[in-house]
Amino acid sequence: MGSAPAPANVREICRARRADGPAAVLAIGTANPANCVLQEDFPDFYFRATNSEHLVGLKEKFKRICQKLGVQKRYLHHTEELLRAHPEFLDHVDTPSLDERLDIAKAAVPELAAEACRKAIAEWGRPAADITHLVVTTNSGAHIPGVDFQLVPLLGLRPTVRRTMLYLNGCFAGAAALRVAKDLAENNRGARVLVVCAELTVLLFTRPAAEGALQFQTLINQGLFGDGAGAVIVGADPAVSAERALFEIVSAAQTIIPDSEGVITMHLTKGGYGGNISTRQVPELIGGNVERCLVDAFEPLGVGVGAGCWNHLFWDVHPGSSAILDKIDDVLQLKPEKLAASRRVLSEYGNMFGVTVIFVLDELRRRIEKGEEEGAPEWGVMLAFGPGLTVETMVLHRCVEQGTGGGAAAEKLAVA
Ligand SMILES: CC(C)(COP(=O)(O)OP(=O)(O)OC[C@H]1O[C@@H](n2cnc3c(N)ncnc32)[C@H](O)[C@@H]1OP(=O)(O)O)[C@@H](O)C(=O)NCCC(=O)NCCSC(=O)CC(=O)O
Repeated sequence: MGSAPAPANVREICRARRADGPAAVLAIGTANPANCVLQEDFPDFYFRATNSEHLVGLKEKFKRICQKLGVQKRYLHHTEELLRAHPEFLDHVDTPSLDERLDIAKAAVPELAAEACRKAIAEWGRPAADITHLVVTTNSGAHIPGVDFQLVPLLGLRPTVRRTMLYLNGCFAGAAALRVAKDLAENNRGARVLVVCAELTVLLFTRPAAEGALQFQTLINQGLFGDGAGAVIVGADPAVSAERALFEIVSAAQTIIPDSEGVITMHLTKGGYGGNISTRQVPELIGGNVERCLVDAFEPLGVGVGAGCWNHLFWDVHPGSSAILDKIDDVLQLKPEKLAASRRVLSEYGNMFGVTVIFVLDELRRRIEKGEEEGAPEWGVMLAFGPGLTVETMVLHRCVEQGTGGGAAAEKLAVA
């Protein structure tokens, strides 16, 4: 008889299961519906498709608003044809249409999400079956089994993939999903987490209100938001030569801005989404609180980034609208090119809720690869905002030695 094995030390078991290094972004994929709308043509489309041409003054006001949002182009799943087939979508206050809108989202969101995921998986270069965890987030749906479940057969993921579904996180959904992925990757040695965020604005579509409190909010909703999906593969300790780390996720924090409840709200109604965006307060509150969020994120890291040197970072800011980006520029005294990736994504795709920060990350890596990021900063930040008002602050470290999993997170700031 051999001796019994020594009792397991639970702490050691847990420690052995953790990754050695920080979570890193290993690949990014994006997708949009085929239907592209130009902002300059959109007021004509919108007032025609909603039988609202008689509201001549309101259409002129909508044109002025559209010019102020920073958007040139967007992609929308809903076409004039789809809207003709659903006249109930024109009146989201009195006519029930939630079921029909959710049916459209149920079919289209997984397809759009899968397209972005396939691109990320192709870039990653490993089989889809090597994905161990899936984190999905959308505001566009309310089904169980949800998009996470649909993606398993669509992508050929293993049935044992560990799924997390985040519904209704507003515009901070993408950053929240990445924050969850960071913890999963760092606490499960070898984990490869597929994060995907997908949005369709078909739940938001309605005709302009001839008068009343909803009028301005409706115009903002129709002029600002766009459809898309963004996927990211997150993992720690990338395999040398088999995987390429783009950005290490050094820290991830979430905070509620004081006295902000009700500034951005969203809920499902019989006609799609209800809710409110206090468009004058949002830029002010973000401007008044952003520096504290940044200091709280960078100070504990001791990497020499703090107040007065924000221009030494690269920036992935959720482009809620150009007024928000202008406010951040102003408060932090950023050089004009610092928010160029955020501004470009807003201009080319509109505000795609939580998807947008993933597009900005993709744009940033392209700019860095092409040498378009002045000074090629090693440290950067992702900032996302959403209902609450909630701010997500994620510190990123650009991986310098491509193909080896990147540099150590303790590297000192390379001054731009
Ligand atoms: C709404 C704006 C484009 C307005 O731009 P400006 O302030 O520069 O322009 P402006 O004052 O001339 O306003 C343009 C026209 O809109 C009218 N207007 C402006 N604000 C108004 C309001 N609150 N109520 C009613 N009308 C308003 C003006 O009277 C004017 O009409 P007239 O031309 O007739 O004189 C901007 O303030 C903005 O982008 N705000 C932030 C938007 C936002 O909150 N985005 C976050 C989305 S939510 C998100 O991203 C997260 C999430 O959802 O979770």
